[in-house]
Amino acid sequence: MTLIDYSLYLVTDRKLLPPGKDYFESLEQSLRGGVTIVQIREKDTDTAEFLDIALRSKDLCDRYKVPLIVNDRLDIALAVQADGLHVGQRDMPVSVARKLLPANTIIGVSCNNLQEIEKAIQDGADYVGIGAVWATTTKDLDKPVIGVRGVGEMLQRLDGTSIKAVAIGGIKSQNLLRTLHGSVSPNNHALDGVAVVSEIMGSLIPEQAAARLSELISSFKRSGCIHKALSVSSDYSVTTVIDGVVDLLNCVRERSPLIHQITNNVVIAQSANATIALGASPIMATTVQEMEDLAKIHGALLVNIGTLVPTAYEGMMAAGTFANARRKPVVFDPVGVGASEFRKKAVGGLLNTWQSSVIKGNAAELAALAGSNEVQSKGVDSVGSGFKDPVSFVRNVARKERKHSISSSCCVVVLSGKIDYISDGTNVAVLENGHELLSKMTGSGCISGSCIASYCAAAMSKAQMAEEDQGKMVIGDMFLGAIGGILALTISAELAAVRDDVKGPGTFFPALIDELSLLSSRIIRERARIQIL
Ligand SMILES: Cc1ncc(COP(=O)(O)OP(=O)(O)O)c(N)n1
Ligand SMILES: Cc1nc(C(=O)O)sc1CCOP(=O)(O)O
Repeated sequence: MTLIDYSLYLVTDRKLLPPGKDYFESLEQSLRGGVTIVQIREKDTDTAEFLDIALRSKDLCDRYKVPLIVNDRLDIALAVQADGLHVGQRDMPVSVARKLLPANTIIGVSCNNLQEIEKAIQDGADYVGIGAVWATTTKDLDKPVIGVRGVGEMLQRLDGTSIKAVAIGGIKSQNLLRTLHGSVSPNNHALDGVAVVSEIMGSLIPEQAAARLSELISSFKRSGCIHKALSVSSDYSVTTVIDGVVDLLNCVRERSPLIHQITNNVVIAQSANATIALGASPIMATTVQEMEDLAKIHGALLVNIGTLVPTAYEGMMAAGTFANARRKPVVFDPVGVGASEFRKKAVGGLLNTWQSSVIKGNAAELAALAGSNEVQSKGVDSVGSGFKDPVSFVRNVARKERKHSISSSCCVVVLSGKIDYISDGTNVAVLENGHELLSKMTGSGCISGSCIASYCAAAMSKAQMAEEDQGKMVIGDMFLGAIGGILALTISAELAAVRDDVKGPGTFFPALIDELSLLSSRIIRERARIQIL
């Protein structure tokens, strides 16, 4: 049997053609743009017309050596000698279709949950169409949107089988990389392709639309992300890390990246002031309508759910999605995630929608995220003495998060506390700077998110895009960015705390802002207390 390339799977829908656009012209242009497999999907067409369209489409696809699949209608598939048939859960069962179709006919089936995947395996499907991965307006969905983490669970069930998998539903060039990176099983089982309807069929220039998608898929494959899932550099030493952080300090000052922050009401002004003091530039915008424009110009996004309300949630969803589409760092602070079911659900939704570059939390927050009972929360704070083995814990959470993404640059996890632990899943940095007064003011943790975002923006801006980086979600060293942000805050806190004008928490904050603005390479080199494990 010839090998089928499922990379860019066009599913047709003539209703979506722009006014005046001819269907066959659109199909040919899509084929020229790089579509690798085509499904003819005619929901309301008479048999005679469907047959005619399928015959002519088959001719066209044959000329481009691209396989043609027929949606739902086995009779049409037989009549045009299609390469395959796609069936839904309420159509003819795969096992029956298999008996009726010639040997070697490809049979695909739609799946929305693990039971349907199980059945597809039993029935001997060649591929599954997993959807809807995102919301879509192309079809009325009668089953839940799955999200990339849901797709990952289904791919896990396909481990060890030869069944191929494509995701479908709401896939656009904007979320394509996120879809490919995020849809991965813990064993690194990735999608074989993506199925797209409106992005190509609705385009006036389908050749360009298909080529854009095809290029992103190729760059994802070229970047070798699939094979590098857990391999991160372990060439860090204390010296290289400090040199790197000093470089980032200077870069923040020189380039003053715009840091878009959707943060909580308690700390908006403090976070903005800290960002300015570091040398970056804050924008504290929350309205969904401006998220796309901001993602074009910001250097990094910070999302902090401290005082979450539904309108802000909408903004967070959109901001992260657009930041991912622009490959900007996303720093996520799941404040108080263990405190309520509402927060847990919200965090699940956000993480299923976009990819964080850095997740920062205190012990209770990360315990809740990792499903551990070792540390309990009291509102937004942790109770007790923390983890017995924080180094292993943070490394494991980073590994677990990385398993939700194929990207070799995601995801760094910061466990904040008296001692801060930062891991990329391989390396762990242990940082012992800081001062007790930080815990006597509100929002020092939230401010550290602003510092991390500023340094991650610098890390991204310094990175040179190499050929193999083009398929990554974000480029630049996010591990260094996270370390740099934490060191900037904690070292400045040490200096602020011992100033003569500081009498307690009230006078500490203004002094902290001063020290953030005065921080120098020399101070970092002299004061950083860091181990790399
Ligand atoms: C590749 C792929 N995946 C899923 C579907 C959806 O098929 P189905 O469930 O039969 O729904 P309709 O397409 O018939 O509306 C698909 N067509 N292709
Ligand atoms: C045909 C189809 N099937 C889906 C499923 O979930 O099974 S979603 C879908 C439509 C996908 O269209 P677009 O790429 O325009 O979002």
